[in-house]
This record gives sequence, C-alpha cells and structure tokens, in this order.
Amino acid sequence: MRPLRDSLRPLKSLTGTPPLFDPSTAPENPLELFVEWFTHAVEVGQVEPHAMTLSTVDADGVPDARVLILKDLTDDGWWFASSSASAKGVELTAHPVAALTFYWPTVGRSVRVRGTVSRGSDEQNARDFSRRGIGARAVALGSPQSQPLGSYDESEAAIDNAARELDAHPELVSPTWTLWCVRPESVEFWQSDAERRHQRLRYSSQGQSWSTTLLWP
Ligand SMILES: Cc1cc2nc3c(=O)[nH]c(=O)nc-3n(C[C@H](O)[C@H](O)[C@H](O)COP(=O)(O)O)c2cc1C
Repeated sequence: MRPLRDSLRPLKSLTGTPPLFDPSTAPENPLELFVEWFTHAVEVGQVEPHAMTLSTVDADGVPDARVLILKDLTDDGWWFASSSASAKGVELTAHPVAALTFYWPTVGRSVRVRGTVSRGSDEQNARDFSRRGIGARAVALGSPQSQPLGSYDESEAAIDNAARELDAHPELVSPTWTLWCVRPESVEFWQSDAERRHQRLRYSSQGQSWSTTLLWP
C-alpha cells in the first residue's frame, strides 16, 4: 500500500475562526458553558454540531467508539439513544461509564465529557421511540444493531416487515430502544489558537459544585 503521508502533509487543520474565550469569566457550571458554545456553533453554521463520538469500554477493558447524535442536555447530563442490544448497549450495561467528544471545526472548538451512564425510564424510552419517523422506527424495530448481517436482502425484508407491523400497530415500541444519559464527572473545553497556544479549561465535579483547572495544551 502507498503510504498516505504525501496526501496528508498538505492538509490543513484548525482552519476555523475561534471566538474570544476568557476562562476567567466562564460560568461556574460546565453545562452552561456547553450551551453557550453549542449555540454559537449552531449560529455560525457548524454542520451537524450535535454529532459526537461516544467512547465506551468492552468486557476486556478495550476502548470502543462511534459517532452518535446528541438528543438532549438536561441538568442530569448529555443524552443519546440507541439499541440496548447493540455493541455499545452491551458495553454500557456491563460498564456504565462513557466519554463524549464534540469537535466543531468552524470555530476550532472541542468539548470532552467523561462520566457515569444511566438509562432512561421505560416511559422516556417509549416516548423517544414514538417521536421517531416511521422509517427510523422500522429500522430500530427490525434490525438487531451490531449483529453480523448475511445480506442486504435479509435486512430489507426484516425492515419492510417491521414497517408493515408498525403500520398495523403504530403504538409498537422496540423493546431495546434506550435513552442513556452521561452524568458528567469532568468536562473539558478546548479552544484552538492560530499560534498553537490552545486553551484548555477542565471542570471537575465536586458533588454539588465544580472546580476548574487550566491545562497545558
Ligand atoms: C453522524 C452519525 C450519527 C449517528 N447517530 C446515531 C444515533 O443517534 N444512534 C445510533 O444508534 N447510531 C448512530 N449512528 C451509527 C453509530 O455510529 C454506530 O454505527 C451504531 O450505533 C452501532 O454502534 P455499535 O456497534 O458500537 O453499538 C450514527 C452515525 C453517524 C455517522
């Protein structure tokens, strides 16, 4: 295989325009700062600012990661949804801890969240499932996510079948559809700088309050 090095070298990184960030005036609660940064990313047109990497650990302690969509941010933490029977679902059931990583290139900002994970109630999960479009519900109902798939004929048939079931019984809810919430233990805000003097501000949970630390870039 030809090394990728020559194609990689001319590529630029951190080409966005970072806004001013003064950690000394940052709010006491990292959730508030997340909302500020997220809202700003949306305003400047960051594509898919709600896409985030969810990192988990498997039964052998080996990390696993994939991209998911952020579904909500509440006082409890960052919410996402998926199948409890998926690889991530199995990993989270065994080790209810996770990390989330956001990167917003337009503004040269990244946020990292680490914490413990809890599941939504049956009622919350069912409500979230019911709010999905019929296509997304049929896929969730008809597909054992993360299991080996023999062929696309197999998946088409299973999803079509699930769509017919939903047509006949619109109240059907996938028994594996699950909301999870990452309750933060630490949240780090990273802001790029053209001279590579990047800024890092880490919040650490102290129970009811937060302590903050600047970190070397
Ligand atoms: C932008 C983007 C958004 C995604 N959003 C979700 C999501 O909200 N829920 C989900 O289960 N999978 C989502 N996926 C698919 C996951 O990345 C992953 O392939 C899937 O959840 C299976 O992961 P697992 O085998 O580690 O459980 C998304 C993928 C991308 C690229």
